[in-house]
Formats: sequence, structure tokens, C-alpha cells
Amino acid sequence: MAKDPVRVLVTGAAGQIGYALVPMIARGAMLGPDQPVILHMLDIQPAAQALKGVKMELVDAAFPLLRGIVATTDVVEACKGVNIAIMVGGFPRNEGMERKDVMSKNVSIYKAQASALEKHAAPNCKVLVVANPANTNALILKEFAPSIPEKNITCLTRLDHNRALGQISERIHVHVGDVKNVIIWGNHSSTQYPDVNHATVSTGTTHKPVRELVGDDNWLKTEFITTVQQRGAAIIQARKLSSALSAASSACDHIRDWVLGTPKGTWVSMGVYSDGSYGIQPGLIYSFPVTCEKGDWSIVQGLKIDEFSRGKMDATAKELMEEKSLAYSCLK
Ligand SMILES: NC(=O)c1ccc[n+]([C@@H]2O[C@H](COP(=O)([O-])OP(=O)(O)OC[C@H]3O[C@@H](n4cnc5c(N)ncnc54)[C@H](O)[C@@H]3O)[C@@H](O)[C@H]2O)c1
Ligand SMILES: O=C(O)C[C@H](O)C(=O)O
Repeated sequence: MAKDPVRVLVTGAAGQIGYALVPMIARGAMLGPDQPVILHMLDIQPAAQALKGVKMELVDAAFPLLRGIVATTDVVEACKGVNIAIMVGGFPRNEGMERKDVMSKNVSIYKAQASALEKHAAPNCKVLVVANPANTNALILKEFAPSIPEKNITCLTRLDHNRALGQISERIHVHVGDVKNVIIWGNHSSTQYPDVNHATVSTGTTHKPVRELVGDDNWLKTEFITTVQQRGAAIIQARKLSSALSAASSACDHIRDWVLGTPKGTWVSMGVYSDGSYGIQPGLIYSFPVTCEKGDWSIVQGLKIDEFSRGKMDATAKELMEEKSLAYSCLK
């Protein structure tokens, strides 16, 4: 029997990531090749013409899975009945702006959009925040949409996870699809901790530890970590625009695995509400290793954490606590 369409909201849909993301959703890269979708696209008034253009292109591309398009600058209309919300819209950091100024603009946007989602989205709507500061925007959204279950509000660190897989694959010349179980701990920022202590490469019938195959602990502890931490900045420097293609593709990976499940024996990284696992203070949206089944994620438990990792995991948690108090001071 044909499936009912799923309503997917993309905010900031006229922007860089939005433009890369909506065709991927319409082609089935997010929810599968047999899942029809209705796209809800929100942007702000100054981008209304560009948004209209994106809608025209979606029609022109004649995607068989695309069963409807809502393109609007009205947040209530955008949120009505949505099952999945990808929050990409936000205020970019312009030259000369302080971190606090960007935070202040974005937390106000996420506070307002939280209320719209809470009132108008479908029950059990799953939310993915992409816009920066992603973890803290997601936390504000959670706080101001108390009736959305906290398990439904997440932020994107899958791009960082995929970047870590890519770096390992390039370093030891293996297919990226054979590398798995890296972990991104913490904030989607330069304090994130990409951890390969449990990562493996499949070599036919066995799985070998990444650390053993790389054979260079110094590289893993220094250049590998900083390359992943700084990759967003490196892309901006190269493109003069943020990483839209890989962010859009990773957003599809995040939702696909959350909804359809992670493969057996594989985990992925997601920014989720901390329950105190691994000694991370509850009340933060922190990136953990998770597995997903039947539409729910669970934090992978029982991984051994060495002293080096502990320090890095705590440092990124500390930054998130500071961001949280800054965000609250902006809302006063
Ligand atoms: N988490 C990640 O891995 C990751 C990766 C790359 C980029 N990002 C972040 O994603 C965000 C979007 O990046 P981009 O390159 O697409 O930026 P962009 O500036 O090209 O697009 C942002 C869009 O958001 C719209 N917008 C602004 N305020 C809005 C509001 N209140 N409601 C709806 N839309 C609104 C803008 O008009 C614009 O069209 C940025 O915050 C960027 O830093 C996150
Ligand atoms: O937009 C940015 O500042 C960078 C982005 O978060 C990225 O990781 O590519």
C-alpha cells in the first residue's frame, strides 16, 4: 500500500544549505525511496523572492515523491502539521559582530519558533537544529516548547562525524563506508572532541581498530582532532560560503538513521539532551554516540573513557554550559 506523505519543514530554505537540502529530501535521500513528502519551506520576508524561485525549481524538477510544497514567510503556516522539522534558518555572523550579538539574535529566533512548533506541528514531531550555535539553539527550542518530548529535539553533529570518517579514510586509504564508530562528543564548535578509540575498519570478515591501522597516535591526538574541529572554518575560507552540500547530506543521514534505524553494530553521533551519561551534566544538548531503532535514539553505554578523552569531553561540556548561561542572559 502506498505510504501517506510525511510533512518536512525546512527553515531558512532559501539559504545555502536549504537550496542543497530540499532536492535531497524530495528525491528520497532523507526518508527513503518509497516515502512521499510534502515540503514546508520557511524563510524571512527579504528572502521571499528567492524562496519563490526555489519552489519554482522544485516544480520544474518533477520529483515523483514530492506531493506538495508550502513556501511561506509565515511561521505558523510553515509549522502546521509537520512531522519533521529541520531548523536551518538563522542569523549569520557578520564581520565585526561579537559572539554575544549572534547568540542574542539566534536565541530570540529559536524561542519564537519553539512556540510555533509546539502549537502547530504534528504530535511527536522530530526536530533537528542545524543553525549555529546548533546545540544551544536546540536547547532554547526545547526549553520554550515544553510539550515537545525532549527526546524529539536534537542538533546536527553528524557532519562532524562524517568528517571524521572522511579523514580516517583518506589517511589510511580505505573506503569511507568501511570505517565506523567514530564519536563526536560535545558541542558543534571548535571544542568538539572527535574520538577514534572505539572506531574500526572492516577488512572483509573482521573489524580492525582504527588506532592500530593508523599507527600514529600523535597524528590522532593532534592533527586529526584539529582538522575535524576546524573543518567548517576551512570550508568557509575555501568557498567563502559555509559547507552547504555536506551539511545537507549529513542532515539527511541524521534523520534517516533516526527514523529508519542505524545498521546493526554501528553507532552515529547526534546532539541530544543529556541524561547524565558519561558524567555529562543533564540539561545540555551534547553530542553522544547513539543507536536508533523504531524512531528512537539511545546513547551507547559502557564505553571505556581514558584520561585524555575525559579532559576533552569535559572541556566541550564546559563551553556548552557557558553558552547556555550566555543564551539565558540574552533572553532576559
Ligand atoms: N550544524 C552544522 O553542522 C552546520 C554546518 C554548516 C552550517 N551550519 C549553520 O547553518 C546555518 C545556515 O547556513 P547557510 O549556509 O544555509 O546560511 P544562509 O545564510 O545561506 O541561509 C540562512 C537562511 O536563513 C534565513 N533566515 C534568517 N532568519 C530566519 C528566520 N527567523 N526564520 C527562517 N529563516 C530565517 C535567511 O534568510 C537565509 O535564507 C548557519 O547558522 C550555519 O552556521 C551548521
Ligand atoms: O557555519 C559555520 O560556522 C561552520 C559550520 O558550522 C560547519 O561546521 O561547517
